[in-house]
Amino acid sequence: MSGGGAGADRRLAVTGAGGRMGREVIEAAVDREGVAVAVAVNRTATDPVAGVEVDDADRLGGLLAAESPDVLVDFTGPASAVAYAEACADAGVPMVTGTTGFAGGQLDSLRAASDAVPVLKASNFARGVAALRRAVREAAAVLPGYDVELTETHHNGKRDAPSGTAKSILDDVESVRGDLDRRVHGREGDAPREAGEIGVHARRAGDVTGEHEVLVAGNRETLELTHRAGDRGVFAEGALDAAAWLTGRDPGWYGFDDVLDAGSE
Ligand SMILES: NC(=O)C1=CN([C@@H]2O[C@H](COP(=O)(O)OP(=O)(O)OC[C@H]3O[C@@H](n4cnc5c(N)ncnc54)[C@H](OP(=O)(O)O)[C@@H]3O)[C@@H](O)[C@H]2O)C=CC1
Ligand SMILES: O=C(O)C1=N[C@H](C(=O)O)C[C@H](O)C1
Repeated sequence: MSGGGAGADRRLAVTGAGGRMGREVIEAAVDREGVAVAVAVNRTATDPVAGVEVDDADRLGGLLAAESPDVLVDFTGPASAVAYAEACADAGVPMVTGTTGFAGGQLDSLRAASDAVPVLKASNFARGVAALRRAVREAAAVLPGYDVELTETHHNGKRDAPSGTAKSILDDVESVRGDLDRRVHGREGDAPREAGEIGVHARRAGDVTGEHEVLVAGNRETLELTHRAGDRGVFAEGALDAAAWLTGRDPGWYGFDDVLDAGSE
C-alpha cells in the first residue's frame, strides 16, 4: 500500500520518494491541508516517509492506473523522469518535475509527454529564484557591455553541473545580451577573459542547499545578485503550489512562471 487520502482534495504521486527532495515533498504534502500522498515510489527499497509507505518504482504504471492520483511530483534523475513522464502520459496523470541535468534528447522525450498530459518543469521552485531571474534579465539588459559571471554552490551529493538553475539563468542572460554567447566553465592557465564569454563556476561543498550568484561588472562598478536557499522545504512548497495549479489543466508544457503569474493576477 502506498498511502491513501481518499477524502483529500488533492491526491499526489511522488517519485524518488527516498531522495532528499522526494522526502521533503512528502513531508510538506503531509503537513498541507487537503493534500494526501496516494502513491510514493522509489527505485531502491525505502522505509516509510512521514508515515507514507514507499513502493517499488517498477510498479509505478500499475499504481497510477489503480490510484488515479491528481498529479505526480518528480525529483529524480533525467532518465527516470523521462520514463515517469511516459507513465504519466499513459495513465493520464499531470506531472510536475524539478529534475535537472537533462540532455537535449531527454528533454524532447519529456516534452513529448506534454502532448498527452500537462507537464510542468522548473529548474528551481524557490520563488526567490524566480525574482532573481527577473532581476538578472533586467540588470543584464540595462548594462550593455558589462561582463557577466555566474557562480553556483551546492552540497557535495549533487550530480549535475552546472546546476539546472544556473543553465536557466545563463539562458536568461543570453536572451537579453546577444553579445554574450560563449559559456566558459572555469578558467585555468593562460586564460584571459575574451569578449562574448560568460564565466560559469560550479562549487560542491558540504551540505549547502543551493546558492546562485550573478556578478555584473563594468570597469568602475560591480553589481552582485545572489539567492540562497535556506532549506529544501522552499523547493518542496513551490513544487506543491505548482502541483495545485497544474491539476485539471489542459495538456501542454508549463513552467513555474505560469504558476507565479496566475497568483499575481
Ligand atoms: N527544481 C528544484 O527546485 C530542485 C531540483 N532538484 C533536482 O532534483 C533532482 C533530485 O535531487 P535530490 O533529491 O537532491 O537527489 P537525491 O540523489 O537525494 O535523490 C534522487 C532520487 O531519484 C532516484 N533516482 C535517481 N536516478 C534514478 C534512476 N535512474 N531511476 C530511478 N530512480 C532514480 C533516487 O533513487 P535511489 O534512492 O534508488 O537512488 C532517489 O530517490 C536533481 O535533479 C536535482 O537537481 C533538487 C532540488 C530543488
Ligand atoms: O540538486 C540540488 O540540490 C538543486 N538542484 C536544482 C538545480 O540544479 O538548479 C535547484 C537547487 O539549486 C537545488
